[in-house]
Amino acid sequence: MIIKYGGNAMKSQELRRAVAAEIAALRAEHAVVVVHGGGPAIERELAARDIVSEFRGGLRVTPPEMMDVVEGALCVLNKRLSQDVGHALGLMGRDSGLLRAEVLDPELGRVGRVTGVNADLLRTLLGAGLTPVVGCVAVGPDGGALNVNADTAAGAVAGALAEGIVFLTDVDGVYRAYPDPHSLAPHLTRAEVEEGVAAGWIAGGMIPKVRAALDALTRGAPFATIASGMTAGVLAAAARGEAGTRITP
Ligand SMILES: Nc1ncnc2c1ncn2[C@@H]1O[C@H](COP(=O)(O)OP(=O)(O)O)[C@@H](O)[C@H]1O
Ligand SMILES: CC(=O)N[C@@H](CCC(=O)OP(=O)(O)O)C(=O)O
Repeated sequence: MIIKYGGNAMKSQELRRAVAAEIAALRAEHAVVVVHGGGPAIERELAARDIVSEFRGGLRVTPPEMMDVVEGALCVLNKRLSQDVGHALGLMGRDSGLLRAEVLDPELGRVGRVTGVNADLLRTLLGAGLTPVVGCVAVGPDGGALNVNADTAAGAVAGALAEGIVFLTDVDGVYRAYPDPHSLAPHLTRAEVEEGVAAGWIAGGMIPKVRAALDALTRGAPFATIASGMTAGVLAAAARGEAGTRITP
C-alpha cells in the first residue's frame, strides 16, 4: 500500500509520530511505501531566507535558485520521517532514478512531471523488509533536481507498483459541500470527480489529490482513498474501504 503523507498531516511532532505509529502498525499486514511532501517545512525554510513563493494551479513556481532550499527542507524531513517510521530507508526521488521527471512547463521553473518510477528498487527494499520513505524531488533529464507535487509523485508510485494508495490530509475525505463534515462522500466515481472539479466543489489542494488518485487508478492501482491523518486507525480502516473517500474508476 502507498501512503501519501503531506504537510497538513504533519503539522505537529505529535501528529507526525501518531501517523508514523499507524504506518508501523499497518506493516503487520501490508507492505508499505511512504511518499511525502512537506509544504509547511519548505515555507519555513523559504521564509528564513526572505523568499516568497508563488503558486500556479496548486504548484509552487520553483526558480532554479529556490530548488536547493526546497530539496534541503524535504531531505531533512525525509530523515525525520524515516526515523519515526522505523525499519525504513529514507530516499529522495533523485536516488537511483526512483522518480524520473521532465520539466512540466518552463514558466514554472524546476517543477517536474513524472515520466518514470524505479519500481524494481522499491520492490527490492520491500523484499529486504524495509519501508521506503520517498521525498518528492525527482531527477530531470539534465541530472538536476525537479520539484514534484507530492500527491502527483505518490499517485505515480502507486500506479507503477499497481498497489492501493491512501492520501492522508487534514480533512476526512472529499466533501460535497466543503467544509460541512456531514457532506463527506464515502465513494466518488471518476465522472463525479470531474464534475466536482468543473463545478468548483472540489477546489484548492484537493484538486491535485483527486487528479493523482485518478492517475493511479488509470495506471492500475486497485484503489485510491483520501482520508484524515488525524484519525486513529485510519490506515487499517482505509485499507478495508471503511474510512475517507474511496475513488473508483
Ligand atoms: N471538496 C472538498 N473537500 C475537502 N477538502 C477540500 C475540498 N475542496 C477543497 N478542499 C481543501 O483541500 C485541503 C486539502 O489539500 P491540501 O491543503 O493540499 O492538503 P495536504 O497539505 O495534506 O496535501 C483541505 O484542507 C481543504 O481546505
Ligand atoms: C511543485 C510543488 O508544488 N511541489 C510541492 C512539493 C511539496 C508538497 O507537495 O508538499 P505537501 O504534500 O505538503 O503539499 C511544494 O513545493 O510545496
